Amino acid sequence: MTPDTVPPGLPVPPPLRNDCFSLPAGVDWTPVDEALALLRERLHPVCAFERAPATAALGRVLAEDVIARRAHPPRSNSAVDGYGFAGPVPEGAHVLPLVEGRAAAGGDFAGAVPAGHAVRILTGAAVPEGVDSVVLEEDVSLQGGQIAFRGPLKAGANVRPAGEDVAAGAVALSAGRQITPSDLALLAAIGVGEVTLRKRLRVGVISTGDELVEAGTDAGVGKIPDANRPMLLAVLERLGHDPVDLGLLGDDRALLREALDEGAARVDAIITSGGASAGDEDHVSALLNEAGAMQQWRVAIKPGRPLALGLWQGVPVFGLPGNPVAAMVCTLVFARPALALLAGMGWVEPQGFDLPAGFGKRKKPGRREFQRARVRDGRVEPFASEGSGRISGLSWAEGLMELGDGERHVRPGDPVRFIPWGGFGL
Ligand SMILES: Nc1nc2c(c(=O)[nH]1)N[C@H]1C(S)=C(S)[C@@H](COP(=O)(O)OP(=O)(O)OC[C@H]3O[C@@H](n4cnc5c(N)ncnc54)[C@H](O)[C@@H]3O)O[C@H]1N2
Ligand code: MOO
Repeated sequence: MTPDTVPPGLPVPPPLRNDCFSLPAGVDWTPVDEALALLRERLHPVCAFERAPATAALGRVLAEDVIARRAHPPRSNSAVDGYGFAGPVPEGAHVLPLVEGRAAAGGDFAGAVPAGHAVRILTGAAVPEGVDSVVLEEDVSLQGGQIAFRGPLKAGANVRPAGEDVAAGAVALSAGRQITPSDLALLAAIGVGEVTLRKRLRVGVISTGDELVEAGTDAGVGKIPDANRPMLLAVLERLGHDPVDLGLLGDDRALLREALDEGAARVDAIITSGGASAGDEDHVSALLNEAGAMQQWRVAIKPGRPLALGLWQGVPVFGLPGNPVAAMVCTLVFARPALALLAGMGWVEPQGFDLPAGFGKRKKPGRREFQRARVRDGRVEPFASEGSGRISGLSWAEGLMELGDGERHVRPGDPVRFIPWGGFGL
């Protein structure tokens, strides 16, 4: 990791501990929740702080709470076009003389409105002194210099009090939040033009495998296009990180070592796919092992059993399985919350909901299953195949269906958990 240049006064996060990916001794298949709890406990933010204009903050992570510099709304104002006066008014007919002039948004009404009088007021205009209620213009008849309308009308009717949305000095957005388009409106409204952000987490992506060629090039016989790298780079972009393409490597340990060395100098975390299990050509796990800070995580999950996690020169490496569906599932289930922590967003949970199953299935106990799925007519439909090489199913799907660790006999109509892609931050 390159040392960040941090403006004076802003904190520099400490490095990760060498044992951050170690697993409890004697555990064979680690349940998903335990694996996640370990990551949550051991990882912490690694991205330094920087100041930036609020308008450039979309998708970025707040490093500090944002305090409202002004109230929203700053002054009590009218919610409608109508006539303002001092309320309340009781039931029955009312006739009020109008004062000269009007209150319009951006143009203050000079002076006070005397008791028993009304003033013409437009939506968004600050209510003049002596006014606390507004009657809608559609409910009024105008006769000469007077208005007539029927009560009752409560005091405060159609008036938006100062600070009813956000009080000046209140925490409007909390540290760790990833700025949304709506937040840009809020920041503008509360007078915040500059924010303290975390630098974007730089995440390198490497594909490994002798069978792979660059996407878009002629693969020829015996080769296949590298499908994981474009997918993973795009996922990282969507999650708000800074994706760094570290390339495609054959099953060559020396080259991979070089790429990890080079990558570790440029990025804050590395995601590899392929070579994660313990076979002859599984160089990612072999190398991380050699580095001494690696763990072969055997997580009780389908798909995505082999997962190699380690530190390479202090940089966390997520060695994902090569099968594209497993690579996607492991990225969303494990890498996403881990990267969010590193990026200063805090731990993130996938947001799903239970819907009736549109299918039947018997699931064996002992592992959590994620299947490509979509929702039609309010029911969850799984993809026709569970094969984790079936990339087309990822495109077909609109999210993942999650089946818990235990045994489960799902019958049509039973509730099942569906997590749309958006629930994973995509
Ligand atoms: N004896 C065992 N063999 C395997 C096991 C096992 O438990 N015992 N697990 C299987 C499972 S499950 C998976 S997943 C894979 C994971 O192995 P690796 O991480 O070492 O992945 P590879 O062998 O390199 O590749 C698996 C598969 O995916 C294709 N692949 C790899 N990278 C890409 C890419 N960038 N784009 C498209 N496709 C890719 C690769 O060609 C293979 O077909 O191990 C099983 N074996
Ligand atoms: O991780 Mo493998 O793809 O479970 O099938």
